[in-house]
Amino acid sequence: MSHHTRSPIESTPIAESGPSASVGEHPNAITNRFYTYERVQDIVSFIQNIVPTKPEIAIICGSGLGGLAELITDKIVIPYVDIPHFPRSTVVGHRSNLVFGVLNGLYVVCMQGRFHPYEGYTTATCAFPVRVMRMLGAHTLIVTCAAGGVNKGYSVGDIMLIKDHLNFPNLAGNNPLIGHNDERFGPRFPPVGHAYDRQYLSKMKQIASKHSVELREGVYCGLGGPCYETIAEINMLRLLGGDAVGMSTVHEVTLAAHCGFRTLGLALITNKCLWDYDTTYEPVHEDVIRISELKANELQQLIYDFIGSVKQNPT
Ligand SMILES: O=P(O)(O)O[C@@H]1C[C@H](O)[C@@H](CO)O1
Ligand SMILES: Nc1nc2[nH]cnc2c(=O)[nH]1
Repeated sequence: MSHHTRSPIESTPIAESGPSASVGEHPNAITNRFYTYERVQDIVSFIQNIVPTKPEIAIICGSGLGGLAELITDKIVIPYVDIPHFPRSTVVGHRSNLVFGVLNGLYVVCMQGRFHPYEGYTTATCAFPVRVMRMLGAHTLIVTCAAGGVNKGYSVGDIMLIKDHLNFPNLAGNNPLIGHNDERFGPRFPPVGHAYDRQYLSKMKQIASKHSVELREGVYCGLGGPCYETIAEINMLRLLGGDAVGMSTVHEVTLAAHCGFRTLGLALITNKCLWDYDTTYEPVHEDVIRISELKANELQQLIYDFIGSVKQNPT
């Protein structure tokens, strides 16, 4: 008879609450057991004690794009650090405030700084504020991000309307909805084929043409980061139909679709991607921030007008 020596994993005791809390549980399932409906509701009540108004529009600011919050009037700023169980953004170009107030006639809530999986957060943690903003009453989500241009026709400084996405972490089994599903948030098997609202896409195209801004419209590829892509990876993304690449957005939009948000996504092309082995250029975060700040006014004007047009014609 052979002697079986138990490996460290075999020797780890199963958590007292049973095998579902054991070492085998998916990190997103653990996150989702923490951010229960009741806990999200507590966070919402905490915020409502500070902010008397109900936001209609939720905004998530991408890298270097937090200046949008400066346009908000009658502002109430709540630092993430003051909100129970809220993560903090650790990335240059992202502040850590939830900003409430009025933007072009509508009450808004704006995330001035987001969370990324490469910071060490699960995709479920990165996206959970979307539920908070929905439960606060917002029906429309405007998500912005900085991205590399995969499409060879794109130039640095272009603004791309996100018409669809490739969610690579999801394709690899990392979806923020993994774990127990509370139907009060949304259905177990949510469709995401129309995650980016078609009417909002046309609304934004009309606004852009009034300002003579030539918008791109394309597919955003969400990757885990923090590395920028290899040449082979960029060529693969292009082959798969990707137009821009980034490290955020897709898990947020997944939760937004799940809880019934109408979403508009805007990606600012902050850098070219590596296309061939003779290129010496490499993307750097400082350039991403610089281009975002340079183009912020244009993007802000579009968002400002979009909100005005939602006010005039909510459908
Ligand atoms: O938060 P976003 O997606 O705008 O930021 C992008 C992705 C990384 O955080 C960073 C890389 O430069 O920019
Ligand atoms: N993954 C990725 N994220 C970005 N964010 C801004 N630019 C880029 C890029 O080129 N690649």
